Amino acid sequence: MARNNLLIYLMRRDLRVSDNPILHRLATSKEHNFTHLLPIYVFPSKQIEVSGFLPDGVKSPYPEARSQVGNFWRCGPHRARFLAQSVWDVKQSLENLDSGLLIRVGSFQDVLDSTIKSLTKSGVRVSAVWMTEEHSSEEVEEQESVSSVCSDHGVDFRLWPDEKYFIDDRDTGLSHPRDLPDVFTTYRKSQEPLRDQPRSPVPKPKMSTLPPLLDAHAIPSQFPPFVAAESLAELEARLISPIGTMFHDQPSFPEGAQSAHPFTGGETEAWRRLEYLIKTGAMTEYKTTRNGLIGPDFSTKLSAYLSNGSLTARQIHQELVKFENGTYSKYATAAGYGDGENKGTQAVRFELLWRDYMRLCTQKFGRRLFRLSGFRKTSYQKNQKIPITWKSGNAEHAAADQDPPPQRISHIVERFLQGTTGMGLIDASQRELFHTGYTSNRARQNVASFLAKHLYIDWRYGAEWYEMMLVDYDVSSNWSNWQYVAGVGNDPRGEDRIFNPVKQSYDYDRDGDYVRMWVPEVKTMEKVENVFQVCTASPDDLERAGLTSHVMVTDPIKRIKFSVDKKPRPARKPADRWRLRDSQARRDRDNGRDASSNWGSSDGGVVIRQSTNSQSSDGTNDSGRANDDGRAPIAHGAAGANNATNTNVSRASGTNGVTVANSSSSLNRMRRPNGASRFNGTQGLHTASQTTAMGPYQHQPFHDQLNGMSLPPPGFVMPTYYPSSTPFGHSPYGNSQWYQGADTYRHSRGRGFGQGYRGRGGRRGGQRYNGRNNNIRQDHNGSRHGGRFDGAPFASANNHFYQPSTQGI
Ligand SMILES: Cc1cc2nc3c(=O)[nH]c(=O)nc-3n(C[C@H](O)[C@H](O)[C@H](O)COP(=O)(O)OP(=O)(O)OC[C@H]3O[C@@H](n4cnc5c(N)ncnc54)[C@H](O)[C@@H]3O)c2cc1C
Repeated sequence: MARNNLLIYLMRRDLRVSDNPILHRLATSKEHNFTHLLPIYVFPSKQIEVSGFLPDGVKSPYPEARSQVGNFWRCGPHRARFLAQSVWDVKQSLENLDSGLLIRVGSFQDVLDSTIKSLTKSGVRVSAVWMTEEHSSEEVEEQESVSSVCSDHGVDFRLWPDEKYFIDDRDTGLSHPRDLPDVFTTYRKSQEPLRDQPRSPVPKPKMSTLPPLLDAHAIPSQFPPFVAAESLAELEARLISPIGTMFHDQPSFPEGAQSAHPFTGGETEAWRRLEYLIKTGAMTEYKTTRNGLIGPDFSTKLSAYLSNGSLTARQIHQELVKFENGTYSKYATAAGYGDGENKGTQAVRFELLWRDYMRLCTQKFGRRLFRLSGFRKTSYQKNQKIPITWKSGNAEHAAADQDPPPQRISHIVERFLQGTTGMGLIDASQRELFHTGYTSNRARQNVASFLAKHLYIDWRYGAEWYEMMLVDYDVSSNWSNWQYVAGVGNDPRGEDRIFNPVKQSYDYDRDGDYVRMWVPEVKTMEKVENVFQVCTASPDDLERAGLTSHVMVTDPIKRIKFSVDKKPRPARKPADRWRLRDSQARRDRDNGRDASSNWGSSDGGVVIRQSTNSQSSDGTNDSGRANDDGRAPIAHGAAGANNATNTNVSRASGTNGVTVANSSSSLNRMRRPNGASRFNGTQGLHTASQTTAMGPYQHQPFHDQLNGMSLPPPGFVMPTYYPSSTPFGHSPYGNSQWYQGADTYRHSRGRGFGQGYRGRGGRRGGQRYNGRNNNIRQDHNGSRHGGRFDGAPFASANNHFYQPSTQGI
């Protein structure tokens, strides 16, 4: 080979060919003088177990890639697979550009050293090594080791700025990372308007514009004793094979459960996903759906692509801008095309800024990211100025008088990881994570809070477990979020923010569909409170479910006293939803008298009744007769049936201590001869459901008029729902709930619809199906979740057609 100038590009979390500044520079500038390019990806032995690349019987020169506190594998099977796919995808993309990618395992230092030596032997002159800069401590060490190998060999070394921020860290106005505000909101305000800030992505190199790859014979092989994988399947297998089983009693994938993250890694898939989200309107709906728990489309699921650098935040921004500005015909069919920034796209930007903020925290706090006491110096127990003594399962780290002792904590941690605590939401999330590598942000918050703030256990067990299990693991996002929730990070409310997983279940998984899906043991439980905490079930119910001697019942890790009708008022936001506008109404309500007050902005007030005064809890008495002006009752009751009737407007009965609200008599012809509507107290906004007749499943929609929200626009026609081909199981009823949001109509769960989860009394349709591709609309409560309908005819790939009804409002 003729004398040459080779550039080695060590790829890390920049696994893409578009918006890749290094490739862009190489493709567009000739000043670099490189005659050849050799891209290399290294699976670093410290962060991912590489012993699967050894021939049988050969011992690895590296220690196992295990975590420090819990001794877990650093990278579990889901992420290993996703990462392998991402690496393979960029390899193919580079090959399509007449280049290529070497895939190697080992430490950066060893890979680079052996590569340079081998190339030098073949007469190839390595003139420089480039890589993208990362700020987390291990990655900084990698950079330092690469730099030192380069200087040993007299090779130039250059670190390129990491351009994966939404707002580039050079544009934030911060002169030093230490100037980053400790409160996110302060930072956000300093960057607004967010839409104006991001830099433009750089284009993908054109064909044959990159310096050519070396001749095949000059390409160094994987240094021994490791062997290289020849195919994606082999790569995945070699990465996953050493991991083995994680629990003695490895749970099997629950029948009928659905992964929220059924995606393949890589830049190609990242783009498919991004375009899909925009084209289907999922981005536009993001703000209302993001707290969902079931199905792929309640949030973007772009995190894993962002973590590997298959996609950049500014690329997402740019696509949103094209949609908002109406400049890309591919998105033209999506609602909101050309209408500027909307609440959904704005909310996505907001989350991307959170991601930036976590990354900037890594720059600011360095190794403190991994410290038990976090970014703060001390963390306290709630309302007490007593520093938390974190409990450990390791006798060496535990306080001498730790109660319970380390052995018991170790057992508790195992049950927490395995998802057998007896706390439904926590267990469901942990099992979902175990089976799929993903769990929602809502669930993550609860899981982290449970470990740190209910159990006071060293939160790093959880963070390390997430590192292993999450398909989207990102060092900054993971550790900063764990700190945040554990109360040792940058949450200004610190120790005072505690998620009550039972209340959160009522708020976000009202019928327990999510818990039932992932914790099949409780699937047949009738009462949702038992689904959320199985230890609350009666002996008879436990017996029926075969759970009498299940560890979740005999030894629940935590019991939380909670009753749906006596839910504590949340510290924040009640006013948004429950505010009784006039003080007399408030007094009346507090006194348990009929309290008529305007809940809405204009005509549809409600009457709120307290159970003590207005009804019995045995389900036999009617109560809550509303005023004749069309204001309807809400009956709050103790557990037991409520029966709230408004002769003019509605009649309702329930079995769950709660009930019914309606706001505008003209809208409501609701009858509920049986079944309960749930009313999520302080968090839930309202509930409405209705019996439908057999046959065409005509819905008589129920409307709530909510505080600060407007009625449907004039002329809006309510859709009617009726099945297409799929039978509705054996429930003769379909019901649905309608929420009127600020300007959209959201449809929530309906029994009898959808794929359905088996529950008592028939199929439980916990989800919505929207549009062409089975987008699942999340069960929701309150005004914040749910699918969006614009009243336009609109077909679902599953069971329904949504069509304008002839029923006007
Ligand atoms: C304890 C805990 C651990 C977490 N660990 C990780 C992690 O390892 N990797 C990771 O990417 N996210 C992590 N998150 C943040 C968040 O849960 C995920 O980013 C989100 O659930 C990913 O799903 P999505 O892409 O559908 O998010 P979306 O809701 O669609 O959000 C869009 C994007 O914004 C970013 N984002 C959203 N929320 C956050 C957040 N709170 N912090 C930082 N970025 C955010 C993500 O890149 C995400 O892809 C963690 C959160 C908690 C509470």
